[in-house]
Amino acid sequence: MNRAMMMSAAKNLLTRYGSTKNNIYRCMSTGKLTTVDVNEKSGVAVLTMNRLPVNGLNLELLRDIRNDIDEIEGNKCRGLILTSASSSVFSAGLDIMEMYKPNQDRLKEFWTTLQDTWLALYGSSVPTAAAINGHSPAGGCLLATSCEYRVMLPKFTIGLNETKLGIVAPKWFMATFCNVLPRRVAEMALTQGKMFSSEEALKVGLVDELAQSKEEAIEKCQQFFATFAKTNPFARAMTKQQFRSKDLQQLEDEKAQDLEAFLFFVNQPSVQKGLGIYLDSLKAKTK
Ligand SMILES: CCCCCCCCCC/C=C\CC(=O)SCCNC(=O)CCNC(=O)[C@H](O)C(C)(C)COP(=O)(O)OP(=O)(O)OC[C@H]1O[C@@H](n2cnc3c(N)ncnc32)[C@H](O)[C@@H]1OP(=O)(O)O
Repeated sequence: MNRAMMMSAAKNLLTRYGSTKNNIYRCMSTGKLTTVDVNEKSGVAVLTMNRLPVNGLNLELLRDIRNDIDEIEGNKCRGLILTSASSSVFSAGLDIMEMYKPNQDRLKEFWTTLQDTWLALYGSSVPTAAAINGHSPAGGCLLATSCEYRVMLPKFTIGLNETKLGIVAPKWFMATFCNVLPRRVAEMALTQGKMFSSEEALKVGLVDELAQSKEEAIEKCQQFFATFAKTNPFARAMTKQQFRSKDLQQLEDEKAQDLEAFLFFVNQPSVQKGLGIYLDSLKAKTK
């Protein structure tokens, strides 16, 4: 983060926290594929992804998540908990249909919106946590690891499985993973495309706690936010943003090249073939 960005972030934070210490605001859901519910007492917003069956991250869902994050930030919420309306899938990651035989304009819009959603979530000044109430592969894992804290239900899986699909996780996916896991564990898992069970994820630190139900997971996320009760929100947010600034700045600087690399990669005939085979294998499972 350069000096100008830092000053602007500081100004936003001062505006937000300067005069509103004791007020609680109600956030409203902006999208059709998400809902946002705010606990009026705690001021914590629960952002629920609701694109069933698997919360595949298509352009519209990403837009809704992005707009919700902006609204939660703007409405001075005290925390953001990301979760899913499904009882078995947090998010299946990027909707492969967005990348398979794509319309090129939409493909650009899709990737740019993913970049912006990540910048907003990873760099959010509001405390963030994920209540992971289902499987969370690839892009689903990216969303969860972009948050500051993770509580997961047992018997699901989470990880960046891109190498198993014949694709390469972009640098910022890897940076997000490395912000959570020890470097050695992250490199092994990334190269293997490893999906961790909930129990394994807890052991390596990919998630912070397990919970037996979604309600308990949300409660544990709220308890995490309570650990900031005696901190200054401005100092907290600036510390988080400075801690993450290298990763954020790198994508800000390389956004155009990252988009170009994505478009080039996705449009390779061999990648299209691989995506088609993978989609068929997913569909065959349900027959
Ligand atoms: C040098 C640098 C260059 C940079 C290049 C960049 C390259 C791109 C990088 C892209 C990065 C990230 C990639 C992703 O996020 S790709 C998505 C990866 N996701 C997965 O592999 C998960 C696949 N899904 C599953 O494993 C399972 O669905 C599940 C999540 C475990 C849930 O299982 P389930 O039994 O509950 O549901 P299931 O019957 O499998 O699915 C129901 C229907 O949903 C369809 N579906 C599932 N996942 C996806 C998906 N990700 N995209 C699209 N569609 C999906 C599935 O086919 C079923 O459909 P239908 O009902 O049969 O029609």
